[in-house]
Amino acid sequence: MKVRVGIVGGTGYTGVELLRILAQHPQARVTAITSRGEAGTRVDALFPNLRGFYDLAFSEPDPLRLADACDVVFFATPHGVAMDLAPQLLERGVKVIDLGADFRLRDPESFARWYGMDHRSRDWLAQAVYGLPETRRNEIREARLVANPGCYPTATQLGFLPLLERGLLDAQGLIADVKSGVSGAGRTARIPNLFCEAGDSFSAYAVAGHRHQPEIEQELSVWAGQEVLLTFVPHLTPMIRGIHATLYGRLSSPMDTAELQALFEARYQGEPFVDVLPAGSHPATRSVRGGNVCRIAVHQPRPGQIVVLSVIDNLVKGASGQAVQNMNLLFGLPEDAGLGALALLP
Ligand SMILES: NC(=O)C1=CN([C@@H]2O[C@H](COP(=O)(O)OP(=O)(O)OC[C@H]3O[C@@H](n4cnc5c(N)ncnc54)[C@H](OP(=O)(O)O)[C@@H]3O)[C@@H](O)[C@H]2O)C=CC1
Ligand SMILES: CC(=O)N[C@@H](CCC(=O)OP(=O)(O)O)C(=O)O
Repeated sequence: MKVRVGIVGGTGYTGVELLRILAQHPQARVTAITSRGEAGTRVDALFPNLRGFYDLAFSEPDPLRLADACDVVFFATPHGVAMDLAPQLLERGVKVIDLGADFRLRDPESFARWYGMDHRSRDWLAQAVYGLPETRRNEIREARLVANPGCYPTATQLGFLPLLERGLLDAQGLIADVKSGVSGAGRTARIPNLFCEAGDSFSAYAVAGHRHQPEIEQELSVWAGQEVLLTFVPHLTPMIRGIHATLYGRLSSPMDTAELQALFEARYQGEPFVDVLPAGSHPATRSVRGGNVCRIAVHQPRPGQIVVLSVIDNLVKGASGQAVQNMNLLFGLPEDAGLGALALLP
C-alpha cells in the first residue's frame, strides 16, 4: 500500500518540487493537490515537466476532502494557512508536514512578534516536532505534526551543530552570512524578484532582523545547552536555486584543523543527506542543485577562528526534499526513498 499524499499549495515552487520528487517515490502517491487560483486546471497543464506522471487536477483546499483522500498532507503555503487547516486533518488522524513557519517557533508570543499574527493553534503547536532529521530523527518518527525547517535555518544549523553540540564555540558570537537564490522568495509575483530587479545585482536584506533568526537561535540553543546569539544576514543572489551559508565562530578552546575535520566527519557519518567535504574545500551551490543534500566544509584560517561553508538547494534539502525525508520517517519507510536524484550539472 502506498502512502496517500495531499499537497495544499500545489502551484508554488515548493509544491511543484514536492510533485517532482514524489513522482519518483516508490511508496507514495499524490491523491490530492490544491490551489484556489488554479482549481480545475490539470497539474501537467501548468507544469509541463510533470506530463506523463500525474493524472490529477488542482482542487480547492477542502480539509474534509483531503482527510478522506490522504494519509499525510503537506502544507506548501504561506504562514498562517496551516495553523487554521491542519487541526481539522490532525483530528481525523491525518499526519501533517508544514513547510511554512506556523509550527516552528515554540513560543507563540515569539511567533506573533516575528510573523505579525497571533498563533491560532496553540494546542497543536505544543505537539509539533521540529523536522530536522539530523537532530530529531526519533521524535519525528513518533510525530503527528512536523514543522519542516526554513531553508536558511537548515543550512545554518547543519553547519554549526557539530561544534555547538560539543560546547566548542563561543555561543554568543556566531555570525551567519547567507545567500539565497530567488526561488527562496516563492512563485508569487513581487517587484523585487523580477528578472530586471534581482538579475545582475546582489544585496543584503532584513539586516535589522529576519524571522529565521529566532528559529535558528531556538534550535541551536537546545543543542548547545545554553543561549545562542546569532548575527544573521540574508542576501538575495541572481540565481534560481541554492543557499550558500558562510558561518563564522570562535573556538572556546584550541583545536587543530585535523581534529576539527574529524569532528565534522564523525558527526555526520551515516547521515544520508549531509556530505562533509575534504579539508580545504569550497562547496558550490551547483553541487547540490536538485539534490537532497547539504555539503559542508570546515576551515580554520587562523587559530581559533572558524569558517564553515554550508550549501543546500533551498527547494530540496531546504524545503520539499527534507519534507519527503520527514514523511519517510513518519511512515517507517527507508529515509532515502524517493530522494535518490543527483544534483544537476552544469
Ligand atoms: N521557496 C523556498 O525556497 C522555501 C519556502 N518555504 C516555505 O514554504 C511555503 C511555500 O513556499 P513557496 O512554495 O515558495 O510559496 P509560493 O508563494 O510559491 O506558493 C504558495 C502556494 O500556497 C497557495 N496558497 C496561498 N495562500 C493560500 C491560502 N490562504 N490557502 C491555501 N493555499 C494558499 C498558493 O496557491 P493558491 O493561492 O492558488 O491557493 C500557492 O500554491 C512558505 O511558507 C515558504 O515560506 C520554506 C523553505 C524554502
Ligand atoms: C530569498 C527569500 O526571500 N527567501 C525567503 C525565505 C523563505 C523561507 O524559507 O521562509 P519561511 O520561513 O516562511 O519558510 C525570505 O527571506 O523571506
